[in-house]
Amino acid sequence: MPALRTTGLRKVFGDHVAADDIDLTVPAGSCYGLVGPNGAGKTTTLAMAVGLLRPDAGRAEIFGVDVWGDPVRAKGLIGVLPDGNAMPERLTGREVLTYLGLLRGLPAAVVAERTEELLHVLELDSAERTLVIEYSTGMRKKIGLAVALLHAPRLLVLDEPFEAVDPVSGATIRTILRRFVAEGGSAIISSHVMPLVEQLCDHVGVISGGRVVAAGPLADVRGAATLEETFVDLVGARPRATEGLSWLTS
Ligand SMILES: Nc1ncnc2c1ncn2[C@@H]1O[C@H](COP(=O)(O)OP(=O)(O)OP(=O)(O)O)[C@@H](O)[C@H]1O
Repeated sequence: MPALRTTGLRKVFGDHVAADDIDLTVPAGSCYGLVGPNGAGKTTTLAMAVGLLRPDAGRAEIFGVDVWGDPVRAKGLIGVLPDGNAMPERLTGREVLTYLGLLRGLPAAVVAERTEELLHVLELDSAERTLVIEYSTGMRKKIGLAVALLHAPRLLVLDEPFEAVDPVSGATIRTILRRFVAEGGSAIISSHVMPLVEQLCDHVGVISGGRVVAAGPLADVRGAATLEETFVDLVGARPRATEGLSWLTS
């Protein structure tokens, strides 16, 4: 049974089709990279897949559980790092983890122990008395990741987990993800950084203009090329830096 399967997911905003007939299968035990240009529909797809945004059509299943039919069971199986910030801002990082851990029904001693470890591993212990509202963008990502990990989910769904984090924290997050998958967890991450996806992921889905244009094992999708070359080919993009901007150097 796949960790995540979406069939025919669709979302329209006004007259703009943000996601159209999205079929994705994330095999259990895989690290799945979701890539696509800005505005391709990655965040919209992930938000529908985890029960944060109601689709206009289609369904999503997490380990066979219908996300919109049985949201409580489905959400118990996943840890989500959403795009943007969706957490209490007037609490410290430690308070956020404690509050959300208890809300998820974890015993207080377990919450305390995991909070301590997560703050330490993600190098947020020095900011433990700082309110989330004062966190930098990278620190917000890290506390968001800690929240996603706290209840030891079976599937991690991380929207741009490496965006704005410093290289040391990026390496820590990669190590956590590798270990999580090596020990039987499943993960789906969206990213713009192709070498990183190639390094971390064994499966990849490419979304462009709200549609899946390629998906499957990484080796099959990229063939003999790099993922970056395949990506540019698939999305029909070409670098525009040689056009215009003549005033910049005149
Ligand atoms: N709440 C919304 N209301 C209106 N349009 C939206 C909304 N959310 C997303 N869109 C539009 O839907 C399209 C897909 O957006 P989405 O955020 O899913 O793309 P993305 O692939 O995650 O992009 P990026 O890589 O830039 O984060 C974009 O054209 C975006 O402007």
